[in-house]
Amino acid sequence: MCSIDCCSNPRGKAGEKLDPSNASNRPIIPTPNGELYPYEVIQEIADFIVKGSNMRPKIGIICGSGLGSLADIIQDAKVFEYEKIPNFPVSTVEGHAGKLVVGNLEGAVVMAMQGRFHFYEGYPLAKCSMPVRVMKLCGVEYLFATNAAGGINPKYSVGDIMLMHDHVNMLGFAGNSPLQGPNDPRFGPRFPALVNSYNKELINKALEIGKQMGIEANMHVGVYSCLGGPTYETIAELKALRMMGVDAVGMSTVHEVITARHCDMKVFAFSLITNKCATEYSDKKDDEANHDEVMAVAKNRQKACCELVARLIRQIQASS
Ligand SMILES: O=P(O)(O)O[C@H]1O[C@H](CO)[C@@H](O)[C@H]1O
Ligand code: HPA
Repeated sequence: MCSIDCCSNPRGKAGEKLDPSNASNRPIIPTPNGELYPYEVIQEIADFIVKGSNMRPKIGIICGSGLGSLADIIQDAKVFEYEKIPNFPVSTVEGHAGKLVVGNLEGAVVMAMQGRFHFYEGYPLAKCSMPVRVMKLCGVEYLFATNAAGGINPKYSVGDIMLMHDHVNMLGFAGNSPLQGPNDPRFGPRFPALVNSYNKELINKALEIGKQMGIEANMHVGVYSCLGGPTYETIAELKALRMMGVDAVGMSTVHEVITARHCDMKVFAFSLITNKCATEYSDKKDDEANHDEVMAVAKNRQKACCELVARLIRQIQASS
């Protein structure tokens, strides 16, 4: 996608004069995030999904690692494999099937991503969160983003659910944003505010549902932080995150939420705590996070996560 004309540093040995008319002499400069997926391309993808499913979804769900079963409870489903959707990236991570499922859940038309895109897969943030814009142009008003995360808050246990009420955007601290580059006002403003990103009404409803399900002791409201991955964090990093007020850490979600808020979607997000993060030095192998454990815990807790999502959608439907 990078235009050949955007290259400014000729390759070659220092001082060597290269013929700039030869394309291979020009380096590749990445296209800015904001230019990767123009509005028209997103519209084409959205049209493909709406026409292909003959449905207009109201709620978008992003399934976290090992939480793909959130899409399995959708009825009358039309399933699109990512490879078959024009201009869509492919999933490369275990536990992310790479399917888009459109159908009915608790009386609402929903579209669920069984597989999200992560920065560490080599995708720029705008590409990771591009499907959120597709959801918007399909008609989605609510984004439900879920993830598997490491618990940093010492009160959290493996299997707990943390409803996100805020985030610390570590990739943003490093100057990276899905909104970087030219802004298209058809999606949203140049400088979106993020103070009320996580819908309070939905958090309160979810807490109430947690009580009804009898899992209130395993439910928290907290702060998530996204790092670039794919490494899990060092003890020093985890200590620093805790000092910043972070309760759970992962490698996703924040850029999706930023993109959703930019285009004024209502956001509900939660982390399933799949491992406890060590914040003290020790020789215990148990302290090391690993993806197999993440997936196993997610599988064990998928029933509760599905029930929470289904009941919340039922309430949204009842009050609309
Ligand atoms: O955030 P999700 O996609 O749930 O996955 C989490 O689990 C993986 C690490 O085990 C990372 O991709 C991390 O972000
Ligand atoms: O401990 C973790 N760190 C980062 N990402 C994660 N995803 C699941 N667990 C973790």
